[in-house]
Amino acid sequence: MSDFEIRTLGVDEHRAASDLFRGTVHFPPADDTEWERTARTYQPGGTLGAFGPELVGTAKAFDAELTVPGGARLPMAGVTGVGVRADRTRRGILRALMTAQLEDFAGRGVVFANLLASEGTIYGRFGYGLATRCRTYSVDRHRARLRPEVPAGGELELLEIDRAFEVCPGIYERLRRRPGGMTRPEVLWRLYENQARRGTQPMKTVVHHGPDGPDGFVRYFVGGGHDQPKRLEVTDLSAGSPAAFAGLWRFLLGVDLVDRVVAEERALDEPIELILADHRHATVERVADEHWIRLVDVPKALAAREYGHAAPVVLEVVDPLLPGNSGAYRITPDGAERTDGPAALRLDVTSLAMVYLGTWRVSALADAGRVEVRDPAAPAAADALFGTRVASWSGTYF
Ligand SMILES: CC(=O)SCCNC(=O)CCNC(=O)[C@H](O)C(C)(C)COP(=O)(O)OP(=O)(O)OC[C@H]1O[C@@H](n2cnc3c(N)ncnc32)[C@H](O)[C@@H]1OP(=O)(O)O
Repeated sequence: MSDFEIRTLGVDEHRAASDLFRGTVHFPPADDTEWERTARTYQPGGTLGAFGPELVGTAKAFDAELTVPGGARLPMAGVTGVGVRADRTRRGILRALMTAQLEDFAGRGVVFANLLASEGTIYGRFGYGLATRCRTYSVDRHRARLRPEVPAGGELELLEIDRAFEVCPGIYERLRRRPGGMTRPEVLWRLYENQARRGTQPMKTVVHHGPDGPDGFVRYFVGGGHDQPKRLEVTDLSAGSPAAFAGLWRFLLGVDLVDRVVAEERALDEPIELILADHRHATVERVADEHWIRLVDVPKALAAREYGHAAPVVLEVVDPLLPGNSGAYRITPDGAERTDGPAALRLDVTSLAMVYLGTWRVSALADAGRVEVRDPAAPAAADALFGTRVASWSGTYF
């Protein structure tokens, strides 16, 4: 029997959960000013606590929608603020929190759970798979030039912080998203506002106006000391068209007293090199994990996305934590459904999450021993079925 109890926290307990979580990631508790803003990043009823008997562990969640290949948007829960007090780790508290959270999601029709992981080895055991990746690149502002055929882009408008957080949520909501993209509920905009107001460097926002109104924005700040190179750090850039993307980059490359423009955690195939006269003026600083996803409702998730053209493949999915998901699914260019037929491939729900948005190829997972192959023709067919036209990417930090 465990010596702790898991329950949903009341709003009046959120500050204790925040202090606890901050302690686990080596941050001090929020002061009153910081807490006033942080409180708004908690969705009421969305945070679990583990008590033993006092609060010793917590996990936070908020509701949003995830875009899947083909454009359908399905209910997802964003999971964050997970921590267990250092003197109570490795006794199953995280497992109990994750299990309770997934049961709650499943019970109220959430199809996906998403998170950004602090370490690469924690969440696979709970069915989360690394589903999108990103790259941080920087551009030498003094040398980079846009190619002459790159669209000029529209009018640009520099906004101060209050106005930025009034207008950006509406613009973001209207833009088409890649697979892996998600809606940003109020709690996330409050998180970004909190980060912007807390920062020592002023956060700037520039909106791009296209032919039909605002269709993109970039949020950034400029860092670097007196004797150091000045880096303009792009923390959020959303563009609804190639012209908006080019227009925003034309602006960024024109900001005075900046040496490098650094774009954090962008889609792997974002075409920065293609709009520059010399692609070598853009340098990849790192490629990293972005979102881990958990298919909470496998039948709904598989049925919701579009597939490429290839021979049908039957997958056998194994999900020990949510066993209702286990079973065989026939994937065809027209959709996916449960079947009694024999499976050509067998994989766990974690590996399914890795291939669901097309980020990893089924055949690569098979080569690595993570997918069991019963029909040698199946991996190539599954690659074509699950592949996506553009790289899946969220672009939303939490
Ligand atoms: C989405 C986010 O919020 S990411 C932020 C996550 N939080 C942090 O990194 C803060 C610092 N770390 C912690 O608070 C804790 O160590 C946690 C939350 C990572 C783990 O909590 P614990 O209560 O110790 O985990 P628990 O005892 O339930 O372990 C469950 C399993 O995960 C494994 N595990 C737990 N932590 C880790 C870790 N850091 N690395 C690798 N494996 C781990 C355990 O060994 C156990 O394995 P098993 O299933 O084979 O038995």
